Amino acid sequence: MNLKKIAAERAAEYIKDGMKVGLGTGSTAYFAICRLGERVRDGLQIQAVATSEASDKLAREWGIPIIPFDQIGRLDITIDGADEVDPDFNLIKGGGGALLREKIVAANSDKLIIVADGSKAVQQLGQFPLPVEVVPFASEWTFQALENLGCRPKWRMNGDERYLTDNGNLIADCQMEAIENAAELNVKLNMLPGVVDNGLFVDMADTVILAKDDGSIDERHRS
Ligand SMILES: O=C(CO)[C@H](O)[C@H](O)COP(=O)(O)O
Repeated sequence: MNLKKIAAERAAEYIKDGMKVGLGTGSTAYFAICRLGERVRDGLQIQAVATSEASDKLAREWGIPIIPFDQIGRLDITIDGADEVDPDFNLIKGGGGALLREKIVAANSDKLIIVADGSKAVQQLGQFPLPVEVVPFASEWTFQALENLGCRPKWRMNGDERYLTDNGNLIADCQMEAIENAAELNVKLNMLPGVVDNGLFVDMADTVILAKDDGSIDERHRS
């Protein structure tokens, strides 16, 4: 049983003819894009933007129309994955390195649907290392500032090289253990010069669709 596929395909049912759709990134969002691709082949008419080069490529392979950002306007729905989801619908994202584009796309969507297997649900965010996107310029100073905040950063690596995002930036993965106040930390991190954005998505998700071990779906809507 593929729990990611179950959750992603449920989310794809929300997409209707004429909608403008944001396509997330990662192994769960992958299944949503594939399902939408099948539906497009069956005649569904949508316009889409993608949150990463990988998702853009996948969507184009399926024949999903990808529209330039300056021509699509506000999106109806974005479907994306997450690394952690707390009971207040706050998220950690960016395990796949696409957090900046994901946050921009989510912020320009009327509705953000998060899809995941049940293991992503947590009582408190922070066990998953929080990704922080950092510009390469003077990055050791930014790294030091993250250390000073108590974030315990570690550069994400790609083999022997530092990992680079689609935007040409670095990722510092911060082992926080437990994040007491996600809203406050989100602001503190983004105020550091050199930080582009971080993987905390506070008050952004509207619906969370989790597939449980037995294949049933736990679907929650933020009021
Ligand atoms: O934020 C993301 C990419 O930047 C992903 O949505 C997140 O890492 C979850 O990925 P997966 O569905 O592969 O577990």
